[in-house]
Amino acid sequence: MTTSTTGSQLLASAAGLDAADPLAVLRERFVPGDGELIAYLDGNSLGRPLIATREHLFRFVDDVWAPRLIRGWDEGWMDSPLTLGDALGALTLGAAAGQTVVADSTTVMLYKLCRAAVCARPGRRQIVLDTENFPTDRYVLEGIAAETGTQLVWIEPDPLEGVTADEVAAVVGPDTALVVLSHVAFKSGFLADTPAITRIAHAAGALVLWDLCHSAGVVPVELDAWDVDLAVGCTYKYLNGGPGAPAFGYVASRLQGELRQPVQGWMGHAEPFTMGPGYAPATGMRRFISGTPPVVGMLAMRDMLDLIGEAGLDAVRAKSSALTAYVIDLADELLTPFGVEIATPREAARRGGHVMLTHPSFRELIPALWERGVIPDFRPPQGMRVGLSPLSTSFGEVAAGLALVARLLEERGQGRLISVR
Ligand SMILES: Cc1ncc(COP(=O)(O)O)c(C=O)c1O
Ligand SMILES: Nc1ccccc1C(=O)C[C@H](N)C(=O)O
Repeated sequence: MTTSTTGSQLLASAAGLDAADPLAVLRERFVPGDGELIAYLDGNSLGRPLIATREHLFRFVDDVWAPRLIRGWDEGWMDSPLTLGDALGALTLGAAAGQTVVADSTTVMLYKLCRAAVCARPGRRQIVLDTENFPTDRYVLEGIAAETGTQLVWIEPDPLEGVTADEVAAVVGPDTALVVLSHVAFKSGFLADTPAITRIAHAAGALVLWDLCHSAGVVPVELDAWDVDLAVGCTYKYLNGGPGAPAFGYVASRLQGELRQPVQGWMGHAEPFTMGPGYAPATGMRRFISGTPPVVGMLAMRDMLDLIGEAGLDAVRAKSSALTAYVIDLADELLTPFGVEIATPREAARRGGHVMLTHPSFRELIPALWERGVIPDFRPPQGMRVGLSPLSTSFGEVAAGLALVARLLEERGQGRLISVR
């Protein structure tokens, strides 16, 4: 099979799309990949580092850590979970100050906030969740259910889509303590109707927690306007915090006083340095901190927040939608003839920043792509997830990446071995 005329035209259109892209110039702010990298299609798992971050990390050692030593804690480090949380909240989450904190991993923050929420709704014995959510969300809630004697109520959404408002309305009721869902589904990329689902959960008297891992920094979020109770997310994807960068947590101001999180460490105490006999939670978001802030882990995301601020989140979303549309168009032309299916909503307003393609051979094909410098990721059972980071991904990269997928599928179809370079 050879590439159709339309397929060739689509591939060739990448240069024009890049030339017309108002954000293209910002790609120069990122540290280039090694010479072998052709297409990085996994920024929704780990974002690429900024040149500013290289300098920032280096300067931190010489200008801050070495000279200031322990005095640094009084000179901003102690407050960094809250100051960075406020910046992140204002720029990407639609959250007014005093409701966002940067700490822990997503898993730990999720545990703390969900456990606090379930305990804040005594007498309600159910947690609503869905079978397509990220494993850590499902596992953490299994644990909380066992600890608290709560029952899990599973929604089974269409895996090509995601959880709908009707599906939530059908299961919430007077026994629901908490609803936990992802804003953007980690596999299908489906974008949930967060305001409608939040209203439905509230009408039943339940609290809602939104996992924003796949939306923070790429899909505009309005936590305050949508009346969201709780949210968590990671910062190493579109926020480029770097491998293992800490998570963020959001708790609406109106709930902070009534929630009591379970990991009662000294850093969430009202007076940590009094070192007194018993735990007394701090007021405000500080009570959701447990231990020492990961100061070094918070440096890189500040650079990315600056860049998102410079670009504007709406422009980031616009390019993200154009990139995902381009992937879908290319897949239609180049990959569906080989039996590849598109497992992401086709309407841009109903998807986030990545596209899921499925094919029985992707498990074996993706290592061969990686060896040739094209890096998407594999998600079982047969998904190739194409992640697009609007500030660092070009249309040309996408074209080169998907052209190689088509070529390897063709070679496979001809019974030729997928040879390693
Ligand atoms: C939706 C979602 N939740 C949670 C996580 C992960 O949590 P953690 O940062 O604790 O590994 C991820 C990705 O790793 C994710 O995609
Ligand atoms: N943190 C990681 C560490 C290692 C490998 C992948 C991840 C991811 O983030 C995966 C991502 N959350 C996903 O949606 O699949």
